[in-house]
Amino acid sequence: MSDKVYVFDTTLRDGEQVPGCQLSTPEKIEVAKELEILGVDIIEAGFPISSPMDFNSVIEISKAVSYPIICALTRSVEKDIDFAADALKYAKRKRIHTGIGSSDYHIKYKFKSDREKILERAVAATKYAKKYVEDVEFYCEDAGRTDNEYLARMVEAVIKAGATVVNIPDTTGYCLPEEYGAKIKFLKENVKGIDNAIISCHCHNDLGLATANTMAGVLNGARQVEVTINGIGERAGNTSLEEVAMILKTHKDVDLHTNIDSKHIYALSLLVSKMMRMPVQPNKAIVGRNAFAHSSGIHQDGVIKHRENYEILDPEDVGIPQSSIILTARSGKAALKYHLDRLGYSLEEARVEEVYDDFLKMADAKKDVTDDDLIILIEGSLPEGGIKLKNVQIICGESVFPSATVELEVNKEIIHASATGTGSIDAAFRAVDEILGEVFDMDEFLVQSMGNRNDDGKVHLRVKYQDQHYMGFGVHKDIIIASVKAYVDAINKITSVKSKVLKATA
Ligand SMILES: CC(=O)SCCNC(=O)CCNC(=O)[C@H](O)C(C)(C)COP(=O)(O)OP(=O)(O)OC[C@H]1O[C@@H](n2cnc3c(N)ncnc32)[C@H](O)[C@@H]1OP(=O)(O)O
Ligand SMILES: CC(C)C(=O)C(=O)O
Repeated sequence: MSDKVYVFDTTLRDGEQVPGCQLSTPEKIEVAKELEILGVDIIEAGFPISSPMDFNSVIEISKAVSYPIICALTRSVEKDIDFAADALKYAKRKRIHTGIGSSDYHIKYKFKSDREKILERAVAATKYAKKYVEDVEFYCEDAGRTDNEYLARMVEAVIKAGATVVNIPDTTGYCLPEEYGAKIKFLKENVKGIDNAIISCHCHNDLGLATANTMAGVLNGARQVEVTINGIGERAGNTSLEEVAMILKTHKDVDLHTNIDSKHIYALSLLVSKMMRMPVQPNKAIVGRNAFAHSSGIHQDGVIKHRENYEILDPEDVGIPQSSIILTARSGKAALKYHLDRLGYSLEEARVEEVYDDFLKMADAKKDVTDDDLIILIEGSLPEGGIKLKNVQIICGESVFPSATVELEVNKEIIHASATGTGSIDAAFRAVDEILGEVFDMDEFLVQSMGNRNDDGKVHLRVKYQDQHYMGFGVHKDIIIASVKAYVDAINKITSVKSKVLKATA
């Protein structure tokens, strides 16, 4: 039977240390409940001594979830451990995670101490935590830069003192995968009693090697991975949960498994990104906007013929409905035909050739080609029903209700409506909904500056309509106008597709 790799999620502790990512207790509870549904084995819920709110969050998360072990972090300091034990009092399954720096950098410059004294503190902290809980994890901070002989002594000593899990963090993200894997192998082969504990990998991404190092650890005998959603965490971040989970799921040759129900990955990635105000880079593995988007002709042709020509993962396995074929000047006729078919146009080969030439000129000029653009290419203009943004007026400020008046041209008729909202953008979207008599469900919204403060703002959003996703883009010096343009762009795609499909099936 394949071995289980325990997933220890530290989004709410290491992830939450990132500036701007702090969450309120109710927000942490919401994430914790979703982590439970995802199937993580351990949730590191906080560092209870650090602040009253962190202490309280560990208490409330302990009450809110049942299956995962709730873990609280401490230094090798008795008071920290007292606080952690107190915060864990309601947890159905609990763990204290204590530890100390083991590298000579930390011993000499952080603690101004020596190796023997630090070893004594490590053992004392483990024994002290053991008075409160059976399950004690010990971290050897900066193990990545710790001499292996000394690390092995520390690991052996804390296991003897009762540690059930030994964490070997590459705190500074320094190790190469071979080096980190060899470190875990060294501990497996040289520590007496190592089989009485689980070895855990906690790798940082300073050199972009966090996932590779974690996998090297696992392949050399570690059975717990410390990860975060979207790889968020101190500095360049931690190992990302979705990457390790999907590596283990995809590589059938590696006889290991996790308890992760991968279909929930994408929804949780969106939730964490939104709540922690940390946009996911578009090319991020598994959950980035482009992770399943194909934009060059040879790849698009290959995917259209057989998805697995260019995809090693099925997007549905991570909760993404489908991969996408993006039309650009690098697209070929296969991609163009694919979209024309989808829009209900079945054209003769000669006509496709003709449209393709015009398409390329348009793609060179516009960079990406939308459904509306294709319809214009075929029909010369947008069908009746196209919506144009004519005007937006906003009232906002400290002590006023954010409100917006929007004017749209719908079926050649000018219509305007006003609405209030939680902010100016929400108010403007509501005014659009008011005019169109329909509320569109938006599940992604990203505002980016194209440069400095007087450059254009770019908005990318995604609207869900009848189980299909429609992207909207808008660019303007004013981000509110850019947002409304993007919203109208997405709605126009919905209405274009709707009218084309109706025409095709009539
Ligand atoms: C690797 C990790 O630990 S990742 C977790 C990092 N997370 C955090 O630091 C967030 C929570 N931290 C905090 O809220 C605060 O730093 C506290 C409450 C822990 C400590 O606050 P303060 O008492 O004001 O100490 P301060 O933050 O200035 O300095 C840290 C102290 O802890 C000591 N320390 C650091 N790590 C450890 C450890 N693992 N075990 C024992 N002592 C430690 C440092 O040597 C320093 O003590 P010193 O001033 O006597 O040398
Ligand atoms: C507390 C430990 C596990 C840590 O976060 C690190 O070493 O990076």
